[in-house]
Order: sequence, then C-alpha cells, then structure tokens
Amino acid sequence: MSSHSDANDTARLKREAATWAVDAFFRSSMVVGLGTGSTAAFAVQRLAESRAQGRLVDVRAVPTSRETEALARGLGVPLTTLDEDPVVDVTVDGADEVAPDLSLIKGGGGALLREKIVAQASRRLVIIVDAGKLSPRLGTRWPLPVEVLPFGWRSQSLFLESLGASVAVRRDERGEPFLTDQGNLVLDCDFGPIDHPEELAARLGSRAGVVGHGLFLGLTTDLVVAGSNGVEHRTRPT
Ligand SMILES: O=C(CO)[C@H](O)[C@H](O)COP(=O)(O)O
Repeated sequence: MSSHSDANDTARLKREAATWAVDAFFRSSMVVGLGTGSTAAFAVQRLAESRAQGRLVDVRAVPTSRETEALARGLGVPLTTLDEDPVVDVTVDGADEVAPDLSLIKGGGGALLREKIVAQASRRLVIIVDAGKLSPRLGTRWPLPVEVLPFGWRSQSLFLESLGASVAVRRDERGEPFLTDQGNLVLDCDFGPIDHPEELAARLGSRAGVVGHGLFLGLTTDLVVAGSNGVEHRTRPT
C-alpha cells in the first residue's frame, strides 16, 4: 500500500518538475531537445498541451530515443533532427542521480548516448528530477551504465572490473540482453561512490569498444527538483 502511494508521489513530483521546466524554459520558435524516461515523458506531454493551447508555436523537437520519438509523434509534436538543426536551444531531460555540482549519472533508460549527443549540442541542459535523485556523490545510489559494442564485450567487462566495478549485463523484460537504439549492450557498473568522476570518464572515453557512458559532467546548466516543499530551480555552481 505504502509503496503504491510512494510511486504515485514520485510520479506527481516528476510531473511537477517537468511541467515547471517546460513552462519556464521552452519558448515559441525554439528547437528543443526531448529526453528519455518517465520524467522526460511528462515534459513531452506538457509541450504537446502547450502547443494545443497555443502557448507555444513553431517549436521543433529533437528526440533522444526511439521511445521519445514515438511518444512525441503520437502527441503531434513536430520533430527535427540534429542534421537539420545542429544547435538545440534547450534540452529537458531526466537523470538517475544528481550530485551537488549538478554532475549526473544517466542511462537508466538506456538512451545515454543519444542523450549526451543532444545535451552537447544544446545551449542549455535542464535536468528535471524528483528530490529522491539527489545524491552526495555519484555512484552512491545508481550503477554507472556503460554502452559497449557487442564485438568484444567480455573484454570490456574485464576492463571495467579492473577499474573497480562489479559489472552486470543489462537485460530486458524477457531476460534477453538489452540492446540500445544503436544495437549495443549496456553494462551496469557498480563502482560505489565515485571519487574522481573526471578521471573515470577519461579512462572510459579512451577505451575502444566503449561507445558511451552515463557520466554527464559539466553539461547541466539548470536543475529543476520537485520535492515535498515544491519546485526548486538551481543553476550550475560557478
Ligand atoms: O537517463 C535516462 C534514460 O537513459 C533517464 O533520464 C533516467 O533514467 C531517469 O529516468 P526516469 O525519469 O524514468 O526516472
């Protein structure tokens, strides 16, 4: 009973953060980035409502996954691509874990690579979360997703273990290896609290076969957190 009402509360907070962010940051004629996951889905819904009510016109959206693309298309949101619009005005996306400096772990939904590509193409990255995602240090609450090519994946697994992770191949609801939109595997890497995320990101970034990872460092410009005391907006500490 209480876990059901906890889930309802969390969903309500996700919706509040998403609604607040779309109203505060999306403007008519913008190219916007649409994240992936249950929180980002509320932002897509708010964008569709705002268009239907005439508050936002001439907005084009870059989705960060096939899932978000299908949702946005179904709600009549006009879509574009980074080929047509290589600079995105504002992206709104969720996260799995947020540290005090607004660095993130993302990729719980498996869309980490496209999410990072769109984030890096964005002038502004607005992260929307419920307060349960806040963390004193990355890796405390969530394993780090690492996307790897299927070719040679076991050697990537050993490499990640050599860096101190316990590694699990992500599986889908049928128990099959989960495949990303690019057809790659996701290795969920439990490092425990990560002391030096920049160093880890550099090690991962220089490994052939590692296609992406869920450390989003220095990308967030704005954080919108919904908690029991309402919605709070923070900007990146300088
Ligand atoms: O990074 C992500 C997908 O790859 C999501 O933004 C993250 O997993 C948060 O998901 P949710 O909003 O459902 O809690």
